[in-house]
Amino acid sequence: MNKTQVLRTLIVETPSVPGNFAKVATAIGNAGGDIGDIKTIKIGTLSTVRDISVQCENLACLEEAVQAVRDLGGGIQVHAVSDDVMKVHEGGKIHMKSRTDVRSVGDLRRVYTPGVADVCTAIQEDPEKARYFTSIGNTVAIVTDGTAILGLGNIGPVAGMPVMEGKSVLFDQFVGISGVPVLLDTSDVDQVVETVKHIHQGYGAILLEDIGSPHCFEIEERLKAELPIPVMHDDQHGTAVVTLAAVLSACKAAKVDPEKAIVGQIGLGAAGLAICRMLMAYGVKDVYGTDRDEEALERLRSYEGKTLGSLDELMEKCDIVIATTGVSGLIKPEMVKEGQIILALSNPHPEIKPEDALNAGAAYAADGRLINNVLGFPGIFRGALDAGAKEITYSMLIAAAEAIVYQTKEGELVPHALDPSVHRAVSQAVENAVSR
Ligand SMILES: NC(=O)C1=CN([C@@H]2O[C@H](COP(=O)(O)OP(=O)(O)OC[C@H]3O[C@@H](n4cnc5c(N)ncnc54)[C@H](O)[C@@H]3O)[C@@H](O)[C@H]2O)C=CC1
Ligand SMILES: CC(=O)C(=O)O
Ligand SMILES: [Mg+2]
Repeated sequence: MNKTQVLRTLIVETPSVPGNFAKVATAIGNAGGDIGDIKTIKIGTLSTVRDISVQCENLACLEEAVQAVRDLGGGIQVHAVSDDVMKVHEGGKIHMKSRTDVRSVGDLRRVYTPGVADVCTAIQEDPEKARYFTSIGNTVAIVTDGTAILGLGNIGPVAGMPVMEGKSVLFDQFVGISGVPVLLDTSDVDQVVETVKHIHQGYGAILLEDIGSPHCFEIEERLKAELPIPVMHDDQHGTAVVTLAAVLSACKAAKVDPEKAIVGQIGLGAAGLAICRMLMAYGVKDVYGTDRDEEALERLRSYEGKTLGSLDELMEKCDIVIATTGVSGLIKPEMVKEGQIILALSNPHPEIKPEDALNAGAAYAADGRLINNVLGFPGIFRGALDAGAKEITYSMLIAAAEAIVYQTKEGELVPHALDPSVHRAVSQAVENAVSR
């Protein structure tokens, strides 16, 4: 989140009279606050207390929203304003826990010495046994050099750690994988490749995260070629899978044959280039890309992709527009064409807010909160690990995208990431694609 955007929880007490909460919501909305989760903490005969999560553009807007609620009077009170985002990060979001209790001497001898030595010997004799007798097969290294943390840029791996911990939380809660952040203090391709090669034995797979372009391309290609376990750069392929799914659902809703859709990609870095390649591999014939960097354009052309010289030209030509530039507000409402589909995927701030794109005439619009690689990477890695796959292939990725489309309700672009059936469906589709 950049410094100009704030997310807070207001603890609000209202007299238990119907309509009071509506007054609070209206006051917050009129001040420019966007309400998220609402949790009822206490319902009494006299009053009700709720935690109301509110997102504002800046602190001044938040203060205005709080004051607007206070000004309602009639017994409505704001008890506190808490910063839940910072609070949830105190002490970090992850913790390695044991899966077995040590309560007796017998436990101690089984879990540790001398018993453990028998397992070591068994693995020494047959290294394949490590898959069954250690956590390696269920553990994924989340590797970053901190050079493209969300759209925040090169802020370094330590500042990027909260993102890596976030991925680890999602791995654990959605598909039961242990995700271990690995922070690299080098971006040199040879050093990154060598380092990951030297540590890979402790992991069942490698997820590369927020490694900037263009060095991310060579790092991934070399690691894929040189390691016997699955390697995937999530910003490239996880994002491409979810975007393909959203494009397919959008085409279904608009009754357009995906192969005939005219799709434009703004930003041809890690995410953008992979999105173009994935759409082209799926059979979409008219995929156009644009970027401010000539080398990025050349890279797309090297994959037989078509490029356009400017953002205006792309906005004018394309029915479906996808943006992954990291530049907040890059797409102006006046550039949006009637009926266009706009996927502005940059985090933490999109190139255009969905509501602004819709007001400007877009038929569908979504941002990176909804169209997010969280819909893909947990199930992709679960499926790959369960199948004992040695790599993640295009057919596994396309199977994942099709599973996401299948899970999408009519009229929506993608399912919700909190729906557990999505991750189950993706992992099964990926596992089946390995065994096909
Ligand atoms: N919603 C999602 O699941 C995901 C969203 N993203 C978001 O996409 C953004 C980019 O991420 P990456 O591809 O990893 O970064 P990157 O740094 O590899 O790529 C960004 C590309 O955008 C281009 N660019 C920047 N400003 C531009 C402009 N004004 N006009 C045209 N091109 C411009 C750059 O030259 C570069 O090629 C980030 O904000 C990130 O949060 C990335 C991955 C997943
Ligand atoms: C979601 C994600 O991976 C990104 O914004 O970089
Ligand atoms: Mg990322």
